[in-house]
Amino acid sequence: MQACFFLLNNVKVANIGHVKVKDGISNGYDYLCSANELMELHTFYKYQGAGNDFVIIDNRNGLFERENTGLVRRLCDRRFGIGADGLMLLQGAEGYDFEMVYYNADGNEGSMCGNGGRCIVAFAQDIGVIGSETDFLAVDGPHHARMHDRVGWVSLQMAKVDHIGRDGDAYVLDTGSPHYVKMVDDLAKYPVVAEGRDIRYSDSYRDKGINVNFVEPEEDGYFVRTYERGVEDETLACGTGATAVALAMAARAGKEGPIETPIRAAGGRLNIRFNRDGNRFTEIFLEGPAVFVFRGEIAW
Ligand SMILES: N[C@H](CCC[C@H](N)C(=O)O)C(=O)O
Repeated sequence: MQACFFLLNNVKVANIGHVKVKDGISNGYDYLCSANELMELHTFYKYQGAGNDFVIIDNRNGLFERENTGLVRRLCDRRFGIGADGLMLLQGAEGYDFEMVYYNADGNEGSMCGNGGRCIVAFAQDIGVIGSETDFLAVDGPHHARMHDRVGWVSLQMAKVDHIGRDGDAYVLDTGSPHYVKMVDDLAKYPVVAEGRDIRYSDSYRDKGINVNFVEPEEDGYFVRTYERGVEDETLACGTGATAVALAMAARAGKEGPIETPIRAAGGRLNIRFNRDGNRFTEIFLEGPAVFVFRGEIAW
């Protein structure tokens, strides 16, 4: 499937020289471009993992400026842009297959994103950067990942965790990103956005922010809904959040040794495997689908 980005619709390609374009429905985005510049279109790719969706750009040529957070925000906008929970750049990195640079939808360069990590691995394989296994670098350090024979299923090793804090009844831990984990009843009807926002903007977390996961046990694992910082809304799944829930629930149940925890998110199923030895959680793997949705062209 091909998608063509809005800029082409807003600019007369026949114009010579610079034209300033303001979109009609405007939220104030301006574009300054010329016919020549319009020839320079860059390919973007859209992927999703359990409904957590991302724009991915192959930036091994360095043409996308890492500091251009306004552009990231615009591309992630669901009305004025492509629409995504986050944007990733695939960059070259010495000693690794590639580097993953992750931004939240609000344009801030975020912490680790688990579903994003799985999606960029699928992308790297799709464009021929890696085979079925990889070692890549992310903001929280090196990660190993493997594509399974099962189509679009990626297993991603996460950073070790050696501390789970408490905030009242809730669990607070960092699985590459900071997470708050709270058990609730009747999660399907729970006001995730309102309650999640209250916690995220409470005195304890306002400055740095936190991702807020609400969890309810199910026959087979847990049902999880997450309010994500940086998106400032509920997303359909959160990989580091699902991981945080699995670790917190193991601590709560007093389980030790090798543990496997299925997690159901609104957008799909994830599986978390890890080893627990007291407060030490190692060999943590986040597993789930990572699927190509479409690609298109953008000008910047
Ligand atoms: N959706 C992501 C989490 C992004 C983290 C971000 N929202 C933050 O902590 O700022 C995931 O699958 O792990």
